[in-house]
Amino acid sequence: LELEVKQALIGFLDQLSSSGASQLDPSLGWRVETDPCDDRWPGVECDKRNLSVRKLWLDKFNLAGGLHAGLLCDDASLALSLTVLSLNFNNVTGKMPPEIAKCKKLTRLHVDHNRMTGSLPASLSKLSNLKRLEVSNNAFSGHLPDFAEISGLTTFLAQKNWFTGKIPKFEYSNLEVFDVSYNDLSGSIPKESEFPVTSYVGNDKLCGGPLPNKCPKHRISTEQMLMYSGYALLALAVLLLIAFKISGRKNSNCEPSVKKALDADDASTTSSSSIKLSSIDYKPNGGASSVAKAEMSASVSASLILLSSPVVNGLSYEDLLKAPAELLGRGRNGSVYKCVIGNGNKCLAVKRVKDWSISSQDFRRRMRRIDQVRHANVLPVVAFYSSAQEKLVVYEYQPNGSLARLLHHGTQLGQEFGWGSRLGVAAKISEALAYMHRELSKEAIAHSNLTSSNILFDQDMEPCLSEYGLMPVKNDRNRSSTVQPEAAVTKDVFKMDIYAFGVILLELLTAKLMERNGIDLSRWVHSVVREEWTVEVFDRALISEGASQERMLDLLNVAMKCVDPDPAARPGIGRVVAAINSIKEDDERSKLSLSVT
Ligand SMILES: Nc1ncnc2c1ncn2[C@@H]1O[C@H](COP(=O)(O)OP(=O)(O)OP(=O)(O)O)[C@@H](O)[C@H]1O
Repeated sequence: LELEVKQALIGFLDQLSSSGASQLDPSLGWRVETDPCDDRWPGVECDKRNLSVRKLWLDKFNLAGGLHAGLLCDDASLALSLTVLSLNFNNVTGKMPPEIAKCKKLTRLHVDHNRMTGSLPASLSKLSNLKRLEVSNNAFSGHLPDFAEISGLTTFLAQKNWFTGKIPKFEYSNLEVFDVSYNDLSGSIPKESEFPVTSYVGNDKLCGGPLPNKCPKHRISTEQMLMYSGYALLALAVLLLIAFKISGRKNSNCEPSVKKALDADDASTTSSSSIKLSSIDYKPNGGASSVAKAEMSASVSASLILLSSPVVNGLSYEDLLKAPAELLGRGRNGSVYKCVIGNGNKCLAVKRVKDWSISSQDFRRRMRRIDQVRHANVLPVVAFYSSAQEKLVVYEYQPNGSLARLLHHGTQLGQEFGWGSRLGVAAKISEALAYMHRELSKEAIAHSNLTSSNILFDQDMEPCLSEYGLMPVKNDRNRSSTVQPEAAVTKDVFKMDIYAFGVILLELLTAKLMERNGIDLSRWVHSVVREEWTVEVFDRALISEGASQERMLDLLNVAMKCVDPDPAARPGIGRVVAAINSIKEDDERSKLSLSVT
């Protein structure tokens, strides 16, 4: 790398270490005579060709100086290459400098557990690529800046500081984790924010939302009173109309999930364990239905091919188009709609696969072949439709959400997901995958888009693999589902599934969100294990539950083998199943011996 870049990095670290360069731990090995990428400076991650510095992971580096972001971000090439600056668990002091905003490409900025002070600079809101901002456990104060322009922000952690003023604006649509607890914030909790009470506690002047203290009502003038009563009458009329329409429907099987969803919304202040996860998947959205229909009807008419399930007896393509639909989500290979058919009796999930240049004939052949291979933990396709422009695949709607939801939002909904259940999911899914791999080995049909959002829970909370074989597999980064490190691109579609399954195991063990590309979680785990802080990777809930660390380590070992960058070094699915089952047996045996003694 260029000398300026090295000097900028060393200067930055120099300021971060308490007393200047002379005190820098020489074992850190950031020296100008060496190269940060080729010589792998600790904490530095470069791009795959070692041409630029992408990430600085400086957690627990015992840093006790100031964060002089200008030293980093004034360097033009670092400003354009740096995506992660992580300084968690140090003793960094001083303010967050406004120059940090010059590192425009940052997706993660972490300064959790430090001793930083002052207010956050307004320029932070210009970091438009930010996905994760962690400023928690410091002594920051003042008003929080406005984050509404950072549309991709998924995690905002600012708990345990001295922030004052109102909760600022956020773009809530992508925000998944939010915590401003234990500050000195005031005012009302914005209506759009739907986080649990734990995200806000410890702010005595905060009111509304899930908090027990309601916000004081404003006094209203007679004019406003008249206006509001007009609105109230209008709302009443609309409600009556809706109630009238609903009462016209008979025997709706889908209604309970909607009702539960609404109940769950109402009950978000309580930690009721009866809330099903369907509630967070369901988003009442009137507008979505017309979008869905418009999108789905873009195809030319051809017939819907029904498979052997009684669920879709007699269903036609037109019925499907007419059915009320709601967008459940958009993924890498298309969108999924929830459709209600048969007078509200049945709920289907319709996947509209995008950009798949497979011929209609091959698509049909593939769907029929997949249909011939049934496993209790694989969600069968109940119908499909194929024209030159459109490919739709229909499944039964699964009311209990996905593994991703359970892992990342389960606690918020009072859902327990302990070690035994996690091992159970790992065992069942690995067995289902092994069965499918074996049966479809000749045709080389792998899942090819295995993610925790494609593992769904049925009525009985049994996990099932969804969307098996739906993803067009291509050996390039953007299209491959289980995107792996570049070095790992493989022609063996089954080895791609093993990698993806390894990431799922890591998610089960850490309860951490996998980045959409699946790289970050495995890299993070690798780096923690390398530093011998292995136990730190485990989900705290598992530790506090008293799950056996030995068996968690065994499972971690299996996961690490699955995510090996070299596809040839990854185990076959048979070995994975055997290893997981043996861990499960050990676990059950030890429980048994505990209950006997
Ligand atoms: N049969 C189903 N029943 C209930 N929810 C479903 C069903 N199939 C998919 N979903 C949900 O619909 C949403 C969108 O699914 P989709 O597969 O398009 O995207 P994804 O799984 O988030 O991403 P990816 O493209 O990586 O698969 C997800 O939340 C998924 O869990």
